[in-house]
Amino acid sequence: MAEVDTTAGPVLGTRVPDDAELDTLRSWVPSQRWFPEKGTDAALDRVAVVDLPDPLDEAAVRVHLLALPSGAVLQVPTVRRAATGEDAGPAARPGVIAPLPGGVLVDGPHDPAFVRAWLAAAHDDGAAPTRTGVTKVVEGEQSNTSVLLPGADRPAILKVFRVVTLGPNPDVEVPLALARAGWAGVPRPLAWLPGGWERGDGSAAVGHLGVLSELVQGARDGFELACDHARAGTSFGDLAEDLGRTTAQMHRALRTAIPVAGTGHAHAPRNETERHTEVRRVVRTLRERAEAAAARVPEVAARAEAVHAAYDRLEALASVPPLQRVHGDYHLGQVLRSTDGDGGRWYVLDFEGEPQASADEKTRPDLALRDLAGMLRSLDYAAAVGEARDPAWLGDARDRLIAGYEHETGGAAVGLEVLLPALELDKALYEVVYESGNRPDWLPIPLAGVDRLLGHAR
Ligand SMILES: Nc1ncnc2c1ncn2[C@@H]1O[C@H](COP(=O)(O)OP(=O)(O)O)[C@@H](O)[C@H]1O
Ligand SMILES: O=P(O)(O)O[C@H]1O[C@H](CO)[C@@H](O[C@H]2O[C@H](CO)[C@@H](O)[C@H](O)[C@H]2O)[C@H](O)[C@H]1O
Repeated sequence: MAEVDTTAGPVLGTRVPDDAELDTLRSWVPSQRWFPEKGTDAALDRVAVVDLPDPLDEAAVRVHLLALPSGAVLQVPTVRRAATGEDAGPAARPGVIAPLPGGVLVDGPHDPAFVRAWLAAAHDDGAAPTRTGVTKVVEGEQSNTSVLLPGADRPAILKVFRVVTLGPNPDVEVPLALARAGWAGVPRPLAWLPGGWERGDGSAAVGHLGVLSELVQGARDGFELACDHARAGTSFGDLAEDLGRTTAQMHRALRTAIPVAGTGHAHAPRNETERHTEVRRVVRTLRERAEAAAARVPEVAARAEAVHAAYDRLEALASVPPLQRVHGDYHLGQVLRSTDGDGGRWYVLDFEGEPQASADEKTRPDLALRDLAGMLRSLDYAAAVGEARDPAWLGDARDRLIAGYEHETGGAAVGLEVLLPALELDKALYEVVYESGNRPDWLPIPLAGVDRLLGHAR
């Protein structure tokens, strides 16, 4: 995909005997927001430690790679530094994991020594900053940990992947490919850090540890922005329409930047048998995902029959649009609205796909309309969380999103009537599973969406 191999030249980890630092991390890691297997009694096995030299030689910077029983590899950067007066009181420096004799152990992203050591070790496109300036960890609900570098000579944000994906991470490769293809709707990756280690069976593993991207100045999170409009009762229509256009542009840029193997002429007519096979494959995937959701959540199981009945309508489709590379976990929290300098526009983030999806699912060609369906669901969340009083708020935002998408595709978007509601239902079922595991208080939001979509489908 990328013109250069971004996993080449990794920083190498070595096996290190268990020590007191590992004991400390074993009790600290499971309580962190980004810990992916909450509620489990996780036995963490350290597979490697990468030492990152601090250019100022002020502190010891290490990256611990810790394997979970599931095989997932977690990244925990730490900084050991001598204690200063700042570390003495109870309001110690942010991110302190534990005191050490004569010093402190700090969660790497909270310490400038980690950021400068990371930058010194990373590979870049010739546009990376050389000075970090003041650094600050992004607060809030994140699966990863991001650090702002607003005062760097090129303002940037560093995303530290907490779960290290084996092989190239789509969140490095996809934005890089899109930016190199000339699409300006994605913050440009400026530098990336591949890491390598040896598995238990002696084979070599490699994965990206993080990516530094251009900072979108004065950006607002799309979900917060939409909730604010819902709460105030002000129309989100113009912004939704622009988001629909941006979404169609993203799909066009993905087709150019990451063509799907074997479909170089994806828009060429396929014969009838091939078209039927594709339709059946799409419907089978939807049914399998619904079954998996029903097996995990009783509220989905109770609706399984109605869900399958809704999917029955798809069996009669003559064709589905060609599959292509998609975003995969597209929602309002994955888009930023800039307010400074460029007149206000949308930027798309986070091309990692759904957190629970397998590596194969994350990169598999899919229906572009799946992303549009994700954004429709997200408008529903914004209306619910922002407590929009007028039901027309949501209807307007939905219509304008679709109108912007259709307009940008020149009317070439196929499947809006039958396929799009089915994909929205699929996403709402995914959300029911997601909320039941992460935010049970929010479960009524996607459940109401499922019921509405089932009502429409009957
Ligand atoms: N290029 C950027 N410019 C400005 N802010 C950003 C940028 N990338 C991410 N952010 C901020 O960091 C937050 C987390 O980023 P995201 O990629 O969604 O991380 P995660 O994978 O942990 O959810 C976003 O909600 C946004 O507020
Ligand atoms: O951003 P992530 O890749 O971690 O995505 C996961 O978490 C999201 C929540 O943070 C979740 O999104 C759901 O809630 C959003 C509001 O918080 C809403 O805008 C989305 O439409 C809804 O799906 C996402 O599904 C999950 O994969």
